[in-house]
Amino acid sequence: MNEAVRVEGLRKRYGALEALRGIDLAIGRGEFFGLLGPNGAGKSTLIHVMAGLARPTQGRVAVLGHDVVRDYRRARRCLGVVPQELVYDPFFTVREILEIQSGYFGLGRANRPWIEELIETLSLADKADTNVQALSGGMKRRVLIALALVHRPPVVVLDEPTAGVDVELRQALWQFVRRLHGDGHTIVLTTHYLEEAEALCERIAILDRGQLKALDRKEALLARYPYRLLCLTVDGDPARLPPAVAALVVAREGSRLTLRLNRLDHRVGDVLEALRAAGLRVADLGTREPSLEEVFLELVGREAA
Ligand SMILES: Nc1ncnc2c1ncn2[C@@H]1O[C@H](COP(=O)(O)OP(=O)(O)OP(=O)(O)O)[C@@H](O)[C@H]1O
Repeated sequence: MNEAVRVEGLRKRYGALEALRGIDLAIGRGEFFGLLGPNGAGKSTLIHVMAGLARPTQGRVAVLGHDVVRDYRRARRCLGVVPQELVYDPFFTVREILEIQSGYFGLGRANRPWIEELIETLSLADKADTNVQALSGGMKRRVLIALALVHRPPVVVLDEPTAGVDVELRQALWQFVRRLHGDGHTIVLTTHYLEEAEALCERIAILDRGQLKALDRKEALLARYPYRLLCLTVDGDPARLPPAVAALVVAREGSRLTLRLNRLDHRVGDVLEALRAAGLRVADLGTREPSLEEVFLELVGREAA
């Protein structure tokens, strides 16, 4: 059994609202999997169902073969979920909270070295005996990660772990997550930072309004977008842009234009020729490949949040 997570025909309804409308997907063991989608797409709902925090209306989810409803305890033990916010009793210290969580999973003294290792690796040593209440936002974020990992789960789910986190902490978190992945953990990541998903994930699912819009390897997803971008700086009155060129413009900043060229239909040479014929001189020029964000917007068809 090489699947870390299997989702079959999953539907989740909240009253009249169907947050998940029939999701089927499988995440392989050891994969770094990205879950993307605009606000309200259903990402958190899917994670909540995986973690046993929400019950499926229909369909099933299994973690390492354990059904998250029928075999809740075993499924939950295989999963470490880093939530968006810390729910904690503010009167406990960092170390105490980790020990309580460890006890919740039935792990006793033998787990203490691992707790200390987590404290060390996540640079929480200075704060280990501080009440959680007194920690900065970034430190609380580290505690959330330590909590999710306290029982050494093989599957780690990170729900927007870097939202509102400064660059330094974000780098440290990614270094740590990469290490976990390198150690053989399956990583499932939801993020609004598409460049983050692009840098880290091997396969990416794009959810929109409760449905799976795409699920593919990152490279395949990028290759699906049949465009490349041409960035130009033109000398002369941009109002004189020939209509055929103006139709390709997707962004304009003074005399800097970004054009979207279809790989099959548009040639850079033709664009330059049309500009020259209209009396416009090109002062600077560059092309670039699309980013995951562009693919995402194309697939979802509206502004990503
Ligand atoms: N407990 C709940 N009760 C009622 N509706 C809910 C509940 N949880 C989520 N929803 C609704 O389900 C839909 C999907 O929400 P969900 O939080 O899963 O989206 P998301 O993709 O995680 O969004 P975001 O990127 O904003 O976190 C939304 O319309 C949301 O309002």
